[in-house]
Amino acid sequence: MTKKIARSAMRDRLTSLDEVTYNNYSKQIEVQFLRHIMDLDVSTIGLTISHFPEVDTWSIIKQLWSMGKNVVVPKCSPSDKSMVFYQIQNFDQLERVYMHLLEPNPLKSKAISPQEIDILVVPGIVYSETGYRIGYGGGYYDRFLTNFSGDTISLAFDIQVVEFVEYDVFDIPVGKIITPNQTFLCKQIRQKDE
Ligand SMILES: Nc1nc2c(c(=O)[nH]1)N(C=O)[C@@H](CNc1ccc(C(=O)N[C@@H](CCC(=O)O)C(=O)O)cc1)CN2
Ligand SMILES: Nc1ncnc2c1ncn2[C@@H]1O[C@H](COP(=O)(O)OP(=O)(O)OP(=O)(O)O)[C@@H](O)[C@H]1O
Repeated sequence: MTKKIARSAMRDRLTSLDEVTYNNYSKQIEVQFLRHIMDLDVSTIGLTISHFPEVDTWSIIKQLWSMGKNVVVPKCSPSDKSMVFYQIQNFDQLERVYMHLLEPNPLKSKAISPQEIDILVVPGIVYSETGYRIGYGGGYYDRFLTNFSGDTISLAFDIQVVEFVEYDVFDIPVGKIITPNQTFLCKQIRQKDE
């Protein structure tokens, strides 16, 4: 199955999640993720602003603020497919730029460098247990990850983690995946597979 087909098939499955299930699963992921953040003692966390049916990050971000963490979110540059992360302290610093995506308004927020991000939550639609990922198709994260040396983690519903994901030479797998039911230590799974 090509990336495109896998992406659109999973999107269909996800959009059919009912609201109660979506909210319950998102909450379970949030609890696991925040526990993980507390264990790691990190200060700056990169996330995206979710849009249904992506795992809800709005509530996670509010919790991170209340824990005193720095929250940074990406602004995309479609011309060269690059991203710059900006620190936000509230949701009023966001603006709708294209499609349904919300981005930080650079006039209202401060840009930070990739080196300042301790842990990056990488969005995606389909994942393998080894951490390979099919995203929106922009290649934004694939490019960003080539210059990123911090920890990476993805938040996903269980159905998003599948047996096999087609990947290319430029794909960089994530370190961990948290689902409502389990945490995949992708790095270790990859080493075991080798
Ligand atoms: N919630 C959320 N935010 C996110 C992502 C995500 O997966 N989820 N991204 C994850 O990467 C980045 C945005 N990724 C994107 C990937 C593809 C296109 C896209 O298909 N664009 C159209 C037209 C864009 C334009 O108007 O120029 C295209 O390329 O045809 C847009 C954004 C950053 N923000
Ligand atoms: N490191 C890179 N340098 C240059 N081009 C890249 C790089 N990574 C990916 N691309 C290009 O970006 C496009 C999208 O890649 P792909 O389909 O893997 O996106 P994706 O993983 O779904 O998106 P994202 O990384 O934004 O979540 C492809 O055409 C690919 O050639």
